[in-house]
Amino acid sequence: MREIPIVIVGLMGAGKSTVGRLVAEALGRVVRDSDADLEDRYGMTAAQIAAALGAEVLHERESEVLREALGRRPPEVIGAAASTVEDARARSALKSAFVVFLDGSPALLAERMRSSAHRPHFLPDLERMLTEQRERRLPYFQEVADLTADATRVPEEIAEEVLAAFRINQKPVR
Ligand SMILES: Nc1ncnc2c1ncn2[C@@H]1O[C@H](COP(=O)(O)OP(=O)(O)OP(=O)(O)O)[C@@H](O)[C@H]1O
Ligand SMILES: O=C(O)C1=C[C@@H](O)[C@@H](O)[C@H](O)C1
Ligand SMILES: [Mg+2]
Repeated sequence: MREIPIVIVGLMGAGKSTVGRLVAEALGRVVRDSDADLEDRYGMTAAQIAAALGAEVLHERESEVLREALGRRPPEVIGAAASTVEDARARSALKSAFVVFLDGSPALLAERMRSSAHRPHFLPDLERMLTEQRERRLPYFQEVADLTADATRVPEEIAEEVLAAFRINQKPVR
């Protein structure tokens, strides 16, 4: 199996952290998650960074922790922040990883987001916000993804699909 990082991308609520944890456990790899990295490095949560310094600074930091994580060896399983596909440097760095795009309907993701309230700034209409984000980011997700997985299934099934696709992955290392 190719020794490259696995990165889970997708909108907020897609299940990146949940699936990333399962995939990492199955492979005996370190699981890395953007939110934990931000807190370790800056001593502030994503919500605190957004409130104190603004969304632009938060997104810059989210891209930076992803790009650093991609360089770590042994390779890890990384849950990227949802914003990172909008950053050209992050998309370029993702060429060196096996990238899974977890995709689901905005209605479902909004429902999941309501159950995990750790996010900094939302429009009051979550579903509309996610619909706009999905429209804007879909070309980026498609550009970076080696696998697009249906986020509506149970996490264990998604993790199995990721592992099977990764095992046969022939992506050239760039
Ligand atoms: N496949 C799934 N089926 C049902 N519930 C799920 C699934 N994946 C995740 N969840 C639940 O949805 C919520 C969001 O999941 P998770 O935190 O993994 O998403 P995320 O993509 O990491 O979100 P964020 O971008 O906000 O970090 C959690 O409550 C989680 O338990
Ligand atoms: O636009 C987004 O998808 C995001 C915005 C910020 O809240 C970030 O903290 C979050 O990771 C993703
Ligand atoms: Mg997460």
